[in-house]
Amino acid sequence: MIKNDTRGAARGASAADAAGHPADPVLRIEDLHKRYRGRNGAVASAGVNLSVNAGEIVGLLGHNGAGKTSLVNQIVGLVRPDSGRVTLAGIDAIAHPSKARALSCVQAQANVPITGLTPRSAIAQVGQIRGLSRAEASANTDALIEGLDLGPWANVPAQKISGGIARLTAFAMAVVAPGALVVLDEPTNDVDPVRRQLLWTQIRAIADAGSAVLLVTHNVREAEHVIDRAVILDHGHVVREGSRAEVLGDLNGHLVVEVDLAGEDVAWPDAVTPLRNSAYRKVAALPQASADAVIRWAEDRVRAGSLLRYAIAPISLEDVYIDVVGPAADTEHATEEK
Ligand SMILES: Nc1ncnc2c1ncn2[C@@H]1O[C@H](COP(=O)(O)OP(=O)(O)OP(=O)(O)O)[C@@H](O)[C@H]1O
Repeated sequence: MIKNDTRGAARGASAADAAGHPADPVLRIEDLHKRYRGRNGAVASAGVNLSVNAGEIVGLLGHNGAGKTSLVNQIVGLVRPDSGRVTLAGIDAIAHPSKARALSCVQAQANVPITGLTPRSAIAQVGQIRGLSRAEASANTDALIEGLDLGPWANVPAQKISGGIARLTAFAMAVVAPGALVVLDEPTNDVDPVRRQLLWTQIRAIADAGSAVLLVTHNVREAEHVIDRAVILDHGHVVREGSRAEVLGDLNGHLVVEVDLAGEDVAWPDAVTPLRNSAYRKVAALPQASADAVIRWAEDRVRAGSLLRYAIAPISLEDVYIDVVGPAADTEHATEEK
């Protein structure tokens, strides 16, 4: 259990009032615009609106270059927006970036080098830098080391730790003294599947203890079971936002069928909603009630040799995400003139 953090002020600002009405979110972003300088400067934020409440995990999803890291950098004052508002626990974060940084903690996309330290000493030192006593920093460090199964690596010099352990150490350094806002930019990168589950548990615990968590990730299939809301960013625009069920919309509760073509294209049966096609693979959504019919359709075509294989799985936010932003999203639009 993480002790003595900086979330109290924000909890006061964010908790429901006496009448039970939800109070202000910890993080509110309003009509944020950012275009990088230069002749073909990329548009990183094109009127972004977003909020994260205390106790909530919001997943920020989007293709490479969609503007996720730029958004994080604007929240914590590392990049100055062209216009718009960022309010963090009631404070104007653009006018007061150092206050915003004090209220938030960020795991950046790139790990901070900790050469010369061990994971344990690096995590504990950050805890003390962020205002914990030595005993509190040590207790929180122990809890994170245990929770993330970092024990075998805790006292190993940083030069000798693996990429995944370095990533988990960076996570622990970011959350050892959680702020009102916790921003995690790709925390699961390089982390093995078993420790990824431990990591998701830790992230949920941080939100349950009162932080607002903004989670940037490409790992949609795992994240969707942890996040409370998803925000899909595409070329600086929020293109979908809501709970998992809201983002899935009409496809909530559907299954997904994926087929590999043996050669020529094969027409889908009536029951399915096509999602995406390539020369050799097609994916479609189907209502659960049509599963038997679609399996029979697929079995027949595997026997006839027109399909190599098929698979049916529950629908994921990733399926909708790919449908919304396109399978081959690139940054072409990001360089459009204002
Ligand atoms: N410092 C910078 N100067 C100029 N352009 C930049 C800068 N940082 C990012 N960009 C551009 O801004 C756009 C958004 O980039 P950003 O890094 O925010 O995307 P992202 O969604 O985090 O991508 P990824 O998933 O690959 O990390 C891209 O077109 C990128 O090339």
